[in-house]
Amino acid sequence: MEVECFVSKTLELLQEEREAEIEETKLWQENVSLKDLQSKGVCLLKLQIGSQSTGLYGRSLLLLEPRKHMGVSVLPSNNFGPGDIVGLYDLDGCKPSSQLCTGVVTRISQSAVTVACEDSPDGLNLDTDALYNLMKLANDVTYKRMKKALNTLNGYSSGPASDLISVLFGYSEPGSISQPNDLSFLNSGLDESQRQAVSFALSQREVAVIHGPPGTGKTTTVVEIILQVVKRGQKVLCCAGSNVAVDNLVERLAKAKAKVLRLGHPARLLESIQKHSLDAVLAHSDNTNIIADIRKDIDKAFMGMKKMNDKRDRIHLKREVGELRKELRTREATAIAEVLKRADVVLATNTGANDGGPLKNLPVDHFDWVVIDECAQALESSCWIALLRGRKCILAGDYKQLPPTIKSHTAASKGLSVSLMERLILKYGDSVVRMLTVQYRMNSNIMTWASEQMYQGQLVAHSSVEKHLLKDLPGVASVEETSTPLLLIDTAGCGLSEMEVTDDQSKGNQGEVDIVELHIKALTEAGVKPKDIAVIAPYNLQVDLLRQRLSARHPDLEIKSVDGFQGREKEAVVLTLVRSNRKGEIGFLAEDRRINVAVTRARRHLALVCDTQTVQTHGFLKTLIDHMTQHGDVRTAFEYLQAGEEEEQQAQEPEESVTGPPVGQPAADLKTLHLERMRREQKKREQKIEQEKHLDTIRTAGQTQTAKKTKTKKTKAGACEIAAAATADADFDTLIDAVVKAERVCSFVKCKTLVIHLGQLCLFCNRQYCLGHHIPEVHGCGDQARANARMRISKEGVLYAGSGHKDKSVDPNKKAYLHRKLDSKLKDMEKQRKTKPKESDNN
Ligand SMILES: Nc1ncnc2c1ncn2[C@@H]1O[C@H](COP(=O)(O)OP(=O)(O)OP(=O)(O)O)[C@@H](O)[C@H]1O
Ligand SMILES: [Zn+2]
Ligand SMILES: [Zn+2]
Repeated sequence: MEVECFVSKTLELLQEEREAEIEETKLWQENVSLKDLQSKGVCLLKLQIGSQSTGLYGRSLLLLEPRKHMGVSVLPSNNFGPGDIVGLYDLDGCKPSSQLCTGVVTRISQSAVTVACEDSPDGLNLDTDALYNLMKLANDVTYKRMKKALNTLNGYSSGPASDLISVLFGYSEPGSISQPNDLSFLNSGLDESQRQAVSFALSQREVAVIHGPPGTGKTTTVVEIILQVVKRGQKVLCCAGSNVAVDNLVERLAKAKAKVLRLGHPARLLESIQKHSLDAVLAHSDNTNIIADIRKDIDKAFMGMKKMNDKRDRIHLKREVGELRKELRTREATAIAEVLKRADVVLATNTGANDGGPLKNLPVDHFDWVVIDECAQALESSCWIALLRGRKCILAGDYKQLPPTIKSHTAASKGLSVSLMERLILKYGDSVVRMLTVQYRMNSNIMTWASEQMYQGQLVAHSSVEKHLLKDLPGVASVEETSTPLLLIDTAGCGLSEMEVTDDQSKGNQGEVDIVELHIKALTEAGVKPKDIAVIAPYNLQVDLLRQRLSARHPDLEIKSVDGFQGREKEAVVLTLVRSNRKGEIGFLAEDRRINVAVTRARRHLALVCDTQTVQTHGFLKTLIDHMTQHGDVRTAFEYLQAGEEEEQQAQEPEESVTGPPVGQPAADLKTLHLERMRREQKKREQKIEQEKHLDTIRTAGQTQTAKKTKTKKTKAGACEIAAAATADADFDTLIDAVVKAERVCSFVKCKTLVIHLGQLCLFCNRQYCLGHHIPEVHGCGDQARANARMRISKEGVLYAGSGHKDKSVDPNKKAYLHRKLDSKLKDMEKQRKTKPKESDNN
């Protein structure tokens, strides 16, 4: 009953999803001009037929190129990829009526696209001089394969997968088999959680789920499991949803000397693993020469047929081609079966494991294990294509990351998006799952939030990454931005509202784009390479806006939606949440897993640009804001906008004015006013603090710990450290230090401003200051700041020497000028100070 229910419900939902997809394509076809379709990347117009040949399985391969005589021989940028289903149309357009045939893209380069025609091309009379349009079609093949698998599942009576099906649908409980205790691991570097996952997987009778949170070495673990299985002489079918994930596994398994075979169009595979592809291996098999000869004969007959005028001759040749094709197919089948049987591990995408492809040449019970990686990102139906071939299965993935993309909202809400992994965990709980808990990616400050919110606080950062920061990377200078793992740039109250657009799916925020730009500038100026930075936005419109702004200057900077980064990592992640409105509407930011994925891509640095007022209305996002506020640096976007304006003004000044006297500038005036106000306020506070301190000293007198101990402490001081510091008397600075660290107030003498929300860390003394005191010159780090500025100037001088076009904003002269100006403006302030804070011994 369970199976029948599942199958009928899923078939229905798949149909709904398929219709949603077709609807979208139809809308495009009817309402969007061909030119627009081409600029969307889903259409290639006016192509010529470069050549026609016979590929594997006797399919006709068409090579299509841009018109040569126009002098253009490069295809426009497009979204075509190997495996895409496409339609070939005559020049009337891309309407169903003008469709000539459908096919699969097998190869795409800058200058040509190759299509393997699905329909028999014999009847096609393609003209080598004519022009054709090519259009991507909603992928029917995947649906057909999933439907077929579901129907097979429904009618499954006996076969290798009987026990597995029974367990996965709850007819029987999962079992285990005893394993020798002396399991010897092939990879001696596995951590304890990985070892446990491996032994667990080997001892499960039908099913084991490996839950691998971000960066925990899921692939490392899966590879060890497969190698152990192979060592026991068993055969494995290994699948994943994406070609990239499959290739990754092929690479790792091949490195470990496993006999692997990769199914799929070779064009789709990474260069380095093409040698493991079925086609490459076949090319070296004994049958190759005969097969090649037959193919040549077919091509020859085919060419001849075109030139022939006599109808009878044509019919005769056509029959001959048919015979040759049949011969070719049987030869190929034998060769393929041989090659497949020799492999220990056969790898394919989930849908590539269908039994219409090469696997049809194997007996149904050939495989012992089916391993599915990235299982939480796949439709359960697509998993069943491979699962029907196994006795046991291992499912690896992370169901706390994004589920499969589904176009139909109703289908998703009715359960199509629930992955097999998730379903099993709901059914059997932890008894079928082992979670990997040591993560090798994130600085622990980045990790802790995800761990607590998504993984029951079970993640541990490996010592190799626990404390790593951007400044530890070679060539990266130690500045504020590269020394903090978490930076929250809060746009609340800064008037950076999201754009008013009617479309709910696309949201943009120019203000946040500005901030991101400034932060990217700071990071790259400090030496962080653009290729090590990810800019992530949840909305496509924002992604476009960011690309327009940043891609020309930083071609290596990856700017993508959250979904585009799943499975990846970067040293630094800059995340803009976009939403900023009075109503506190956050739309699909409310998908917790999306935020989890975005945050956990970061290795050393996460910068979050958002309007905390808007996004905090969502409980989950609030936990992130709270975490970053508590464990990271917080700035207000106001600082950036002001600084940006100033720099712009500096840049606009004529070169000569560098030496001239500073003329009155609004921004500078603002700053002076601001500082003056801070000074007045400080006076009031000074009196108040003086009293409090007096009280404090009386209260804590009599304690015995020495102050020195506290002085060298790096961690946040608690109440007793304040006490300890106080008793030892004299050391006024130590006392201030302790108070400051405990209460998170500004470190400037006698300033009591809270810095939890608007603090700035001084890089030179490593203390947190309020906005009135964060400038090094104000609180006593002036000398060091000047030295650092000189260092940066000389560095940038080298960097930009002779390059022809200087980036105005980093002009060293102007930087120096700004510093000089600050120096003079702040001289008074410096005199004001009574005690100079102790300079920290670190850094
Ligand atoms: N036991 C280990 N000791 C040291 N490093 C490890 C260990 N396991 C995994 N790693 C490292 O962690 C990183 C991620 O590992 P791996 O490639 O296996 O995971 P993945 O499956 O690709 O990623 P994820 O864990 O995010 O799913 C790699 O750099 C790998 O070298
Ligand atoms: Zn300082
Ligand atoms: Zn202050």
